[in-house]
Order: sequence, then structure tokens, then C-alpha cells
Amino acid sequence: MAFEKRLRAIGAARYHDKHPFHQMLHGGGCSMTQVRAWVINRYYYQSRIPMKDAAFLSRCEDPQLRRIWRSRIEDHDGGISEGGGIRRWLKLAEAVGLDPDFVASTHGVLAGTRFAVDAYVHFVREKPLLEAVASSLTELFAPAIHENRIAGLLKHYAFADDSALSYFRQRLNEAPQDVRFGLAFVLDHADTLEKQDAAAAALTFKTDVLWSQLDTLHSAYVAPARIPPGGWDGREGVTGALDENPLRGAAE
Ligand SMILES: O=C(O)c1cc(C(=O)O)c2c(n1)C(=O)C(=O)c1cc(C(=O)O)[nH]c1-2
Repeated sequence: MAFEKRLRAIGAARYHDKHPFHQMLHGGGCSMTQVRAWVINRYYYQSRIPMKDAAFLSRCEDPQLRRIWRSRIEDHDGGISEGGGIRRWLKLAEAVGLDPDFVASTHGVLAGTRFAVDAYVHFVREKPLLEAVASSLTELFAPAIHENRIAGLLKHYAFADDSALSYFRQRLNEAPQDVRFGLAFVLDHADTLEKQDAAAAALTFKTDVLWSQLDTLHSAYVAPARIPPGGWDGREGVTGALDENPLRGAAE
């Protein structure tokens, strides 16, 4: 159907799998400092996803919709003993030689990362539910990037193993059901051209949120690297071997 094609075309043109930082990361072109910078900044996204889903739930009057949506929070937070996606992300942090407590503190997260991610949380808190659901539909395109990431990291980086990458494997199980529901909801509720335009704009906005996170990372940590005030310096929280020349000169 035409509207679904329109949504998929937004991903095909704008999803962050095309960003040069991801191409470097998945192709083995990142230094450990760059991998760590990505892990530190992306943690902020992970940490805010359940908060944006809680914001969504707080506005949802339909118990059936709340019942379905709340599994997203469970996926990321999990139970006390086993944890969820956030804990799996911190396993990745450990595997790349970072202190997980440092990563969880969000110290050193770039201002641009915070601005982009916070904009997503605010969007979901404030916009009509249809647009809030539509903004989650970038996940239509996420399984392919997770597959590529697993393969690319395993091929190119010594730290990568099943435990380090468990976050992405688990998302391959979780995302398809989220997105099946989200897409059906949007196709069903966007029953006027005006609502379709609004849903498409919400998805476009979300691709901007993702792209902007990688732009700010690239600007800070890829030569000619320019770490902004408050950005991680390449050393703090590192428990593994430092790169020989971790962005030296970049911050000075
Ligand atoms: O690795 C990625 O490229 C990627 C992208 C996205 C996305 O498209 O927003 C999500 C995730 N991962 C992810 O792991 C995740 O849990 C997630 C939740 C959401 C959302 O908008 O609710 N997006 C994403």
C-alpha cells in the first residue's frame, strides 16, 4: 500500500546505516577510542528509550495499548536479577575496555547527543500518539543494521564475542514484534492525508535524531577531531589498553 511504501522510502533515504561513522564502525575502520566514544554516547540513547516509552504510557488512555507498549520498558530495564538491554549495553562497555559505572554516569556524553536524544523524549511526550508511535518506526530498519553490526564487529574487532554483542542479538528477537505492532497502528490510525503527512514527518524527525547523534560523534572523534567542552577525552573511564595516540592533539 502506498502509505507504507512512503514510510519505507523515508528509511531507505535517511536511516543512519548510511552514515559514514557507521560505515567506519562496521567496516573495521574505527580506533578503540572511536568505538568507546560510540559506546559512551549511544548509552545515553539506550538510557532514554525506556523514559520515552514511560512518557508514552503516561499519556495512553487505552489499557490494551498500555499493555502492549509496556513490554518495551521491560525489554530495556528487565528484572532486578537479570536486567535487560541497558545491562547488556554495559556488558558491551566492559568488553571494549570501559568502566561500566563511568558509562552509566553519562559523564562525557556530547552535548549534541543529549540534545538529539532529549528532543526524541520531548517529541514523544508532547505529540499526538499517532506521531509518537510513528517516530518509533525507524525500528523497521534496525534489524538489518543490527545484523550488519554483529557481522562487522565480529570480523574486525578483537573485543567482539557473543557476550559483548548480546545486546544486538537480543534486539533481533525483540524489535520485530514492536515494529509489527507499531506499523499496524500507524497504518490503521493515519486515515487521512493530513495524518499520513504528520506520521511521515514524525518518522523523518526520528531519522534526524539518529543521524545527528552520529554527526556529533564524527565531528568530535574523527580527524580532524574536535572534542567540544564536556566531551569524553579518550582516557577517562578506560580500563583496557589506551590507543597509542588516543586523539592526541584533537582536544588540545
Ligand atoms: O542500533 C541501532 O541502529 C538502533 C536503532 C534504533 C532506532 O532505529 O531507533 C533503535 C535501536 N537500535 C535499539 O536497539 C532500540 O532498542 C530502539 C528502540 C527504539 C525506539 O525508537 O523506541 N529505537 C531503537
